[in-house]
Amino acid sequence: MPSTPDAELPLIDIAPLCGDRAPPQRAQAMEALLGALSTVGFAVLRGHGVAPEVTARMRAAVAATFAAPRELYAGLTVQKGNYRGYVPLGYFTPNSGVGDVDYYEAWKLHHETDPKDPVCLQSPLYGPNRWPPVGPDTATGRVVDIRAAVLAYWSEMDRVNACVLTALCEGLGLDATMVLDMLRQPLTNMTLLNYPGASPKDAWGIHPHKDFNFLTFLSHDPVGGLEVRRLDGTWLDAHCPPDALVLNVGDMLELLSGGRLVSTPHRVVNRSGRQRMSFPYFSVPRHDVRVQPLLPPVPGFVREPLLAGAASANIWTSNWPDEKSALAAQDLGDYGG
Ligand SMILES: O=C(O)CCC(=O)C(=O)O
Ligand SMILES: [Fe+2]
Repeated sequence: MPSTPDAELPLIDIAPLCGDRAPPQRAQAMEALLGALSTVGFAVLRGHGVAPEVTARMRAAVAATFAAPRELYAGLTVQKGNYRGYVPLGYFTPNSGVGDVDYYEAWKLHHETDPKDPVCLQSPLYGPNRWPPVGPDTATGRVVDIRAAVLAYWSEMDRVNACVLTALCEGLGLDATMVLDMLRQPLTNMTLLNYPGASPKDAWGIHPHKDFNFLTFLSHDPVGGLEVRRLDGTWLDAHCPPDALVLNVGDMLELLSGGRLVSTPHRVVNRSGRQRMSFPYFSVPRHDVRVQPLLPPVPGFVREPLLAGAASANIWTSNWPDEKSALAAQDLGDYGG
């Protein structure tokens, strides 16, 4: 039965879920995770084991990306059919044509794949990333290796994603090996995001939306601004300690779980007057995975199965304002304010 989310996002220590051993606290952590993700659809995770240096290097890489002169990014803007590269401020508008642009700029990255990998012949969504061509930091002269920092953080997110997904499968009585296999050669992606401090008053950083993936992991930005919709339609500040990760369920995992795990609308409003940077990681299955309920759907949950590749390809084109989305749930601007 749906319950009203708490005033704060549930804080869960996942250390017992990340080790090899099965300590007695494992069942407790698993229950807490399942409880949070089947009600509010969000949780704040401690004990994830990501070294602070890895996150710090990642933050520095994001900062370097958005400190660089934008002329460097000329010709590297994302294109329909190649959703990798720079997304200028205000680039996307709601598909309906109604509503203001989002007040963010971004660099979009996908699962880094060698062009010689046979999967590239199976689906055009695979290939190498375009990386921000950023030189030495002008103030310190130090070279920030953005690619290395991102890939190190990414592999840590892959690890945490696998731990959390395994625990959720155990809790739901699903075959974790089978579900993890869906993430071999995944369409997992990340966005490096910059919300300028001088945003127009009450402008969306990112308009209300649901994520369209399995799980999203987000390192917290101390300036705040992420808000989660409660069942009564009011919005809750996603408070998060600096060393923790915000976790939420996306539509694909909601579908796989037959509606037991909940994909919840969220939005960003940068009211801080300061620059806000974030870098969500979105786990998405391999292109040929058919996502469908693995359990009998909960009453009232009716959703068509989908193919991960086709659904992702739809995002790669439908975010452009002159396109319509083939999947209503992926339309930009669908979740009001
Ligand atoms: O920047 C954030 O805190 C959230 C971003 C987000 O919701 C998204 O990119 O889907
Ligand atoms: Fe999101």
